[in-house]
Amino acid sequence: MIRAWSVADVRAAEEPLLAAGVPLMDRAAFALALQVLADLRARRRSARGAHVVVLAGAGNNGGDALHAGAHLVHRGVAVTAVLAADRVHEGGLAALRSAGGRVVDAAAAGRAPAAAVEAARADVVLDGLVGIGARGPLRGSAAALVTALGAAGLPTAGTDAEEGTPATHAEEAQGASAAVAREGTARPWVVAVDTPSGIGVDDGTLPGPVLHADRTVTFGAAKPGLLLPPAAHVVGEVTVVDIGLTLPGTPAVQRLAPADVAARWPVPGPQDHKYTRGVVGVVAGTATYPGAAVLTTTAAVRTGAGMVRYRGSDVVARAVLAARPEVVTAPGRVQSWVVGPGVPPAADGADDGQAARARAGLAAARGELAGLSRGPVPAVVDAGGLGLVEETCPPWFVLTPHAGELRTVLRRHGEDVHRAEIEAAPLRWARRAHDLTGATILLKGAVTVVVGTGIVHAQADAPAWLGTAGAGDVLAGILGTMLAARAADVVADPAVAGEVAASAALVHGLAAEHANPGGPVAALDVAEAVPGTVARLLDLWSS
Ligand SMILES: NC(=O)C1=CN([C@@H]2O[C@H](COP(=O)(O)OP(=O)(O)OC[C@H]3O[C@@H](n4cnc5c(N)ncnc54)[C@H](OP(=O)(O)O)[C@@H]3O)[C@@H](O)[C@H]2O)[C@@H](O)CC1
Ligand SMILES: Nc1ncnc2c1ncn2[C@@H]1O[C@H](COP(=O)(O)OP(=O)(O)O)[C@@H](O)[C@H]1O
Ligand SMILES: [K+]
Repeated sequence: MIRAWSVADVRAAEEPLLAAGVPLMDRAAFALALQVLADLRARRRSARGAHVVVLAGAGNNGGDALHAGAHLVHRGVAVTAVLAADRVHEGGLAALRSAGGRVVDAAAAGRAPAAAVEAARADVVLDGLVGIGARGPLRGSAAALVTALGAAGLPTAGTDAEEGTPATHAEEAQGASAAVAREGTARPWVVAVDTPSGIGVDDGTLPGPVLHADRTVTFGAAKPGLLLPPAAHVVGEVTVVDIGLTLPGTPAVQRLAPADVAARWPVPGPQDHKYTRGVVGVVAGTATYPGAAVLTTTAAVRTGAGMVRYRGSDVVARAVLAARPEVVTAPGRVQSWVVGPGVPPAADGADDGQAARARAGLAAARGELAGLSRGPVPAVVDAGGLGLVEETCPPWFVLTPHAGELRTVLRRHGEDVHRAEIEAAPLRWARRAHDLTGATILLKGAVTVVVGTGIVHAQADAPAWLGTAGAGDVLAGILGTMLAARAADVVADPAVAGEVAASAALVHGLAAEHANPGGPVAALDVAEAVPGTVARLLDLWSS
């Protein structure tokens, strides 16, 4: 599991140590230098003779980078510090100078392109422009430098949110681009110091230009922005360095690892039978779109449900039974409901009466239909089901929208937001939807964000090949089975719903990878890969 703490928590943990004179920066810089040496050795056999460019901003983040640069000089690395501020960390600069490092001033207007061209030819670029002290989009010389580095061929992300960025920056950038294109050299390995400079450290946003890292060496603990989208896409491999901080018990964001999911998997024992293992009720698909029902029920069966009851229309039930003869269509007890995959919005008349059945399933999950349930049980609400839920939901209802569907949910509650705004700040909008609806929100994407009453989760387990029609129906089935197996826990402690939802996203993502490593997958292939994925998880846990 990777756990990430907020800037405020990290600062609070640093405070007493700094007051006691603990040399946190020395610890951070030394570990950073060791990691860069290891990366250099991995990339070019020897670190000796390599060229590292340190981008140094005004704060302690630049101090870390400069001190690390000094250590690298002592190991035979040629280090150039590019200063992006009039004043930088004095101790760090002095250490680098006395070690024999070169210093280039890029703070003045017009200096960024030449510095960027030099950086683009280095073996490693250390990004120490700004860390947890970042406020808003990167600005001034730091922004100019990142923009010029982008033009010089290094990957960058985010928009230049600064209104009226001087035209000279663009012209300078073009100059840098041409210079590097002539060289045709491989681009440097980019190591971000603590965070890629200029990300929203607590919320994972990309408010302005950011240099895309291949590795982020982060100090004391991971920060939320390293796990949350869209910033999570520019951090590369995250290496957490222990500098001796004592952090609060509860992190701000966490990412489950396979072992975490395996440890809590409900492996059946000798006393178990199909009803103790969990019955999943499904209302999905229509005569026009029966596929969603097949995918959802298949995934639920393949994840190890005790039983799957299909409670939709007869015509869809025939398609479901043809694909999965294990499915039962008779009414009876259910420990979790999956409502909505492939069901059109309520306003659409061509739903074969599925909307009414979906509402019945939701009422049963609330514990309101004595014939269908013996009390409240968890529910997965997907696609068309999102328009059928009541305005407020219990937290054991897990809503599983993608960004476009979340927009519809938010608009129903009076939030006039566009899909692009949700994609730019997924945590913010998933949290808003949770606050407005009361439900646990699983916001799908390349990084899936789960916000409920407990810790926020951000799972990044899936290959991009998973972005294919029907993949969401499969996730709904997997999650339905996982909720049914822990139904009593989920209702008793709603925070468990978020953890189970994140676990389902992990299983879904790994199943997509296992279905065809490195290549395309179809939704049904993903569902079929789930049993093998679960077996691998359990094997990993027991070994
Ligand atoms: N405390 C310690 O001993 C330890 C700290 N550690 C390290 O220190 C880092 C935190 O250091 P920090 O607090 O100095 O903040 P930092 O990230 O360098 O940024 C502040 C500077 O950036 C500037 N700036 C702000 N926003 C900006 C923007 N958008 N665009 C451009 N510039 C911007 C801001 O300028 P100002 O706004 O004040 O004008 C100010 O000069 C942390 O990430 C870790 O690496 C570790 O070594 C462990 C021990
Ligand atoms: N680029 C991507 N990388 C990894 N996973 C992705 C990517 N794009 C989409 N996904 C995943 O694929 C699934 C798509 O679900 P959804 O959009 O509901 O599709 P459908 O409605 O067709 O079933 C989600 O689980 C989502 O997290
Ligand atoms: K940084």
